[in-house]
Amino acid sequence: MQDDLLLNSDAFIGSLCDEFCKHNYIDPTYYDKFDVKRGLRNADGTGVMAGLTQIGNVQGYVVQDGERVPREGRLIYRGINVEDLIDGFVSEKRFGFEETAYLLLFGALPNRSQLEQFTRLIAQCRTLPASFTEDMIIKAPSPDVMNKLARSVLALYSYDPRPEDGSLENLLRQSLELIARVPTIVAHAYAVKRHYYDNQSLYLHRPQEDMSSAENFLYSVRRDNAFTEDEARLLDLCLVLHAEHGGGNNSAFACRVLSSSGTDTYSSIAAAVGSLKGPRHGGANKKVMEMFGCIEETVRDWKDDDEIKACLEEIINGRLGDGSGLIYGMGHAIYTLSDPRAVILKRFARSLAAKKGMSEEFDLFETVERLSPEVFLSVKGETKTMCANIDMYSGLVYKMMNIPMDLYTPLFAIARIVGWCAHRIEEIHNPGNRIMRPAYKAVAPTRPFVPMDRRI
Ligand SMILES: CC(=O)SCCNC(=O)CCNC(=O)[C@H](O)C(C)(C)COP(=O)(O)OP(=O)(O)OC[C@H]1O[C@@H](n2cnc3c(N)ncnc32)[C@H](O)[C@@H]1OP(=O)(O)O
Ligand SMILES: O=C([O-])CC(=O)C(=O)O
Repeated sequence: MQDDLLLNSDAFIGSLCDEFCKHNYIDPTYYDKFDVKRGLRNADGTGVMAGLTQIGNVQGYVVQDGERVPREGRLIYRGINVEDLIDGFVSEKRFGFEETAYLLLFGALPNRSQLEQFTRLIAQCRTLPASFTEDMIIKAPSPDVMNKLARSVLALYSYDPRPEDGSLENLLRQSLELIARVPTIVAHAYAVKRHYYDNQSLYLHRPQEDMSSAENFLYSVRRDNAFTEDEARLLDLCLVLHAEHGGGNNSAFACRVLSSSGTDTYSSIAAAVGSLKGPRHGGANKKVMEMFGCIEETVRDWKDDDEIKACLEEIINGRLGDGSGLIYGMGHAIYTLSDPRAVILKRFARSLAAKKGMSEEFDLFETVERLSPEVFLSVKGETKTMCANIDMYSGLVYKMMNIPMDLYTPLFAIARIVGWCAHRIEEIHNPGNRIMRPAYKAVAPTRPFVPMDRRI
């Protein structure tokens, strides 16, 4: 890189930043003045209604007399409570992810033969197009698996004979291929990341047709292909819990926004991957573990509430952790008293921790969950019913399963690809939908053009 490149000059970049700051301040009082729905949220905190969906339903409060009244959270896939769905396939001793994918995509539970055929189809589609790994993953590695995944999804466009065909048949074909291939891309992107960025040996395993999605993933990312039945069942449950979350979550909405423009499947899904990567969305599962790394180093006595509260205060004040001021894993746009997914994952985390001798770490997570609302209130002065979200305990569960941190958010994507595909199809094959085009209030004063020789 050239040293004299202007872009490398701190002074020049500093002067551009000053120029930007001089002209780009927007008075925060304008949001109220012009009734702007910040974050597409109404004044009472409920989301702006942007569409209709039959896919997922997220319930976290009831509105009474114009106020949000907190309640225990419920997550419903195609009318079926996720807890009932899980109880059903667990008690019938089946893997549940393929069945969930079928339900979310088509709108009904599959019968035995439909499930068998669908599972076989997904397993058959796992192999990537010829030379894809060599040309698209190995040749342009990335230190971040989500970044590589987004780029690989976009690259699949070139390998698709009908990338722009928006017919239902074609969208379903593309969806099934993506659901099957995303885990293979993630496994290969991770192997390549380890090789090029962590100086490890490169191993690439071929996807297995006789395995469930959860088993195949564990087989694919482990050097020796080894996994236990319990691990595969737990990962399967995690995939089911992450598969869908309504049309308004940031990544599904991103997918729907792009789909509403009429663009292709790969552009829409790559946008959703980019959204999920964000630390306030799916990227929070990795951030939670980094934050706990910091809490574990800072707090000497993990049983001392006062010491933990002081540490959380430092985090909210942006003086500890990544400086964002966020306690990752806490808070949700819809859930208030509880996120049902976090409740389930916490149960598994507790029993796994007891088996693995990690109960002390689990207890620290639970204490942070308990103390966060109190600390939030004392620092921000806001009473807010705040609960742990799905990202609070998922990383801990993965850690106890020896799944590396690089794969936490990609695992979210491997599951959520199902929801994204279902929302894309619903967005396109629904006669009521229009291109999404909200408004922005322009607040810059108008001014005349100044000729060059009169500018200061
Ligand atoms: C899969 C998922 O996406 S689950 C969410 C994963 N994300 C996280 O865990 C990150 C931490 N949590 C958050 O950032 C938020 O709670 C979100 C993004 C999940 C929800 O955001 P919102 O719906 O905007 O929350 P809400 O409207 O209640 O926030 C109000 C205020 O509380 C703050 N706040 C909310 N959650 C937190 C938190 N965990 N830590 C610190 N401050 C928080 C917001 O920054 C905002 O502050 P401001 O008014 O000074 O800007
Ligand atoms: O619904 C949201 O805003 C975020 C979330 O929990 C998810 O997408 O799983």
